[in-house]
Amino acid sequence: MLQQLGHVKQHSLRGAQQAFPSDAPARRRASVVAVRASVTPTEPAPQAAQQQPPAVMLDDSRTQAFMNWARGPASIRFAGVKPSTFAGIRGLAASGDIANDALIVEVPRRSAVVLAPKQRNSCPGMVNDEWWKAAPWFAKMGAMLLWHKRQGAQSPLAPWIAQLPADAGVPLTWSDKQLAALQYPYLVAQVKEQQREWAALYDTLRGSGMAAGAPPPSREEFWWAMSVVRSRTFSGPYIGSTLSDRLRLAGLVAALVVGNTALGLADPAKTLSAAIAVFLFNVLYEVILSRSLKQYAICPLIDLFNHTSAAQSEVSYNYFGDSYSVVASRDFKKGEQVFITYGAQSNDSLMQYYGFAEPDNPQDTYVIADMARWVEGFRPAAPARLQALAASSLGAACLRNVAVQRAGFPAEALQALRFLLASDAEAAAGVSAFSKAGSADAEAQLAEALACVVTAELAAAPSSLQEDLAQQASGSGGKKGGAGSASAVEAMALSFRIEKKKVLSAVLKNMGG
Ligand SMILES: C[S@@+](CC[C@H](N)C(=O)[O-])C[C@H]1O[C@@H](n2cnc3c(N)ncnc32)[C@H](O)[C@@H]1O
Repeated sequence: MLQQLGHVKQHSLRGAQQAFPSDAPARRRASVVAVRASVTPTEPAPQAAQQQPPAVMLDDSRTQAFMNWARGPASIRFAGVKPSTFAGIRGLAASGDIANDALIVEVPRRSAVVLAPKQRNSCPGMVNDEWWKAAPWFAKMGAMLLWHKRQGAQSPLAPWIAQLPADAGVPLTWSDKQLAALQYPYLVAQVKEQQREWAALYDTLRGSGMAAGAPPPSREEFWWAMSVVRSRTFSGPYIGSTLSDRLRLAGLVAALVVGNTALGLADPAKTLSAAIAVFLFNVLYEVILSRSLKQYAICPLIDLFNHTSAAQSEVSYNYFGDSYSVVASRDFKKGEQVFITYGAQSNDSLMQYYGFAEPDNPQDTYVIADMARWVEGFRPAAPARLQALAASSLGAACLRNVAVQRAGFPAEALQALRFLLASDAEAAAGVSAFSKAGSADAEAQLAEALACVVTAELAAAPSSLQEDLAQQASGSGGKKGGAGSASAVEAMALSFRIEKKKVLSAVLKNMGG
């Protein structure tokens, strides 16, 4: 039976990628301006239910065992959804009509894999304390996952572990040739960096991080665990104590007041004021702490929801129930796939950490790794001006990793380009004088330069958008095999580069090109 959550305070959790700006430097630049004043929205409305692929219910023995465990020992409350596949991708389908605001899934914290700030080594039989202290959050959670896996049937999470995907299908494990098919230097560089970082994490674990007597996992196992973590974890504010912890604290404080008063040790009024002050301080301290500290959670069953940026539902921590939940943000018809949002994510981060690209993703960007390279082509005097830019407060970095959205370029890149394109007399005013739109002529010149950059970036790709679309339509871009299979990788790279080229084409269109 579906239940309403009422007015309980919820703390939203986002796809864990959101928590780490360093994972997505492109998205840090919030201010993006359109090149021309009037920009027509290009985003389509959310997919209508009838356009979605039909749900095929999953009733294999692993899924059944998992659902029995969820209903039974894990005490996961759910109604109205069932694991299904949609065009081969597993997700959750509405098993009946679901009303807006209905509680769809609620997972008690004890049935989730949770990492709190400063959490002590949760798998001392697997890794030692030194490694645990130094490891990043996803490596710790990966170690916890492997520890549960090693427990086999003894793990309280065994039925959940057994149905996790064998391959996360992310580019981390792709060959150079497969990465090159993305036709996108920025993401290739990000993945290479991730490979180096994860290789180092594994070497440290193997070299000195294992608990005494524990055999190290293989590199494949460790990378699998961390990939599973990064594609299924949500992060959000950390609430230090649960409701029952706070009630216990209130009980203790009350007992001290009563004891003090009964023994005549202090003035009852003063004791009561002091007790209230202690209690309030404790609660306030935690509220303040919760703003700066993060918790990470993988919640069985909730981790079967797929993402769409059109969805409003997200994972929330329910303080009063000490649980994680998802509530419907609209009505769903029976058989429809119920999506949630993993947060505002570009296809770069969806591809790197989740292994897919969302078609027409409104959050998508195209990161031009080195814009100065193109500028030199149409501004022969650029080298001297580039040096002046590098010495300014904007710095040369504003032309590196420039995240272009469909609506246009970031304000800093526009400012830098106005400065680079200006006459020597105008440029003498310094970079700061170019933060706002200039004369109509200057802006027309800027628009032309931007169009040149975008066109050059498109032309540098080995195939055009039209060729890619034709390849996709003909089905020669790889058929859907299992995640990680050569054909699935090829299809994924093709769909990704199509989306990237669509972003650049939309930029050109919005500039009137
Ligand atoms: C939290 S899990 C969701 C459940 C997952 N599909 C499964 O079978 O376990 C996240 C993974 O689901 C897949 N996924 C999520 N949303 C998707 C989407 N819109 N299109 C394709 N795959 C998606 C990706 O493989 C991603 O790494």
